Amino acid sequence: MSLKLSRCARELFLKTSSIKGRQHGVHLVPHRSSSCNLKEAMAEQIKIHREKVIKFRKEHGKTKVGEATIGNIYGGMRGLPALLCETSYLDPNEGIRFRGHTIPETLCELPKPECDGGEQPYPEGLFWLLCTGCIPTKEQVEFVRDEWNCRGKLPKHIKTLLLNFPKNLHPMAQLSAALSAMNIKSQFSKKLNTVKKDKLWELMYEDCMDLLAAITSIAALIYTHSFKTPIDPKIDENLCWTENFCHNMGICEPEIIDFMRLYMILHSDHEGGNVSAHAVHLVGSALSDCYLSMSAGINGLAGPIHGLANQEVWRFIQELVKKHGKTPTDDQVKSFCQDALKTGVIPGYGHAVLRKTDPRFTAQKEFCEKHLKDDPNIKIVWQLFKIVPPLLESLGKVQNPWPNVDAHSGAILQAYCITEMNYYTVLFGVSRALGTMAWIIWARALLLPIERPKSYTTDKLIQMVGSSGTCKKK
Ligand SMILES: CC(=O)SCCNC(=O)CCNC(=O)[C@H](O)C(C)(C)COP(=O)(O)OP(=O)(O)OC[C@H]1O[C@@H](n2cnc3c(N)ncnc32)[C@H](O)[C@@H]1OP(=O)(O)O
Ligand SMILES: O=C([O-])CC(=O)C(=O)O
Repeated sequence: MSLKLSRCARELFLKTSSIKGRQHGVHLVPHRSSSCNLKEAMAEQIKIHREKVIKFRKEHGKTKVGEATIGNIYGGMRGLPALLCETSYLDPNEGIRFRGHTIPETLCELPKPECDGGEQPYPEGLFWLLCTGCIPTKEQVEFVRDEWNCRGKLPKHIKTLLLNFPKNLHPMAQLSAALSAMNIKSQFSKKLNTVKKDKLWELMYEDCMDLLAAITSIAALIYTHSFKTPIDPKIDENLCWTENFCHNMGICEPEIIDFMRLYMILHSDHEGGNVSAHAVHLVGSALSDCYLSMSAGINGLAGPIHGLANQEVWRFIQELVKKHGKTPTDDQVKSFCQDALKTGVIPGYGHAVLRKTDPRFTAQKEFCEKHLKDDPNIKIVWQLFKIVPPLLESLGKVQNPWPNVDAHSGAILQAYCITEMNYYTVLFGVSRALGTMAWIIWARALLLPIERPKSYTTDKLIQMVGSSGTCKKK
């Protein structure tokens, strides 16, 4: 969805926010805090940004940025400019920018491990960027790591809950339930009516930091309980968030941990309108705490045409290999895809907003070109990349025939011996918590109200449009 500001709105926007123009969209140059404490750095940003928003809304509260059509209403609000999200912006051709930074820029600019040969940046640094708009220093990344390490102990009842689930309960259902049950910890819901509205974000910040600290241990326990022998999650304060997560899953190889850092960054945020982010934001707007809101987001992410598509992609590749072997010919791949199209979609292809190859797909491909280029499943992913787009284009109805983020990840996880495909979307969910938690803190900081768009019945719309085809005012 591309938000077109009217000329004067854009000029004002440019004047009120010190802006550096970029090829697509705009890139704010934020105030850079010297504090290593994330909450203090956010408090500085929030003060500045609140003033900007108040001024902007006062001067342009009635400026139009688009119009709702009957097509928007029936079409899943596709293209309707209706939401605010400060943490990231999605350009249909360029892909996501995290606080103005493209994927390649983000991967290049964020602090990386200095030892163990790690090439991928710390997700802790991405969280700092999403929360503050600034690339963090090494010390600021360490602050986030230390905070998460000291907050990460799982409550006993969460372990009991997870260990009592049937092993075949889908891991996404387990994650959603465990997050909801974490709400016993929420300071936000306990103290909601005791603090001034403009301080609510501080309670939300504390809860979100606790959630992010615990979600990796929850996800690791889901993995070991469902598929291995349960490991009681432990936090080693000398390790980073991703290392602790992987170790608790029983994974210690540095190359896999490095890929996990990349995975956690790539899946974190995709502006505000995708199902999972929007669900978190919507539920949060009713002043539900972050645990209940994140649980709602996880339920949305578990849908097969949203986050679960990565599981579906792996199922698709497995069926292809079962039918045509490990090295299918291009003709075999094509006819397999044509058959699949008779009854469903090709998972991992298409997008509601993107119109080019997803840069998150490209980042994973580049990682594989370096580390996994001879893996037979990775080769099939690349073969599909060659064959599927023209096939989808030939249908004449698919808006975007190119691969999305989900087209690649399953084959990489398989190569790294994480073979349980039902688990894949849990990894996505852990990553998505980074973006949605950053935004839910900001949503409370900006005092955003309860979300409540207007709905209509078809008869009411017919009456409003009238015989002339133009909307009559009631
Ligand atoms: C993290 C993420 O959520 S990324 C997306 C992950 N999902 C997938 O990979 C599942 C496969 N892709 C899809 O189902 C779709 O492309 C979506 C859900 C992602 C986007 O949906 P839309 O915005 O409605 O796509 P679009 O406007 O292009 O759809 C037009 C038509 O093309 C079809 N189409 C779109 N993508 C595909 C595909 N990959 N394979 C076959 N047909 C497709 C749609 O089903 C629709 O058909 P219809 O008119 O007969 O109902
Ligand atoms: O933006 C979307 O609608 C889906 C998506 O790619 C994501 O949420 O990562």
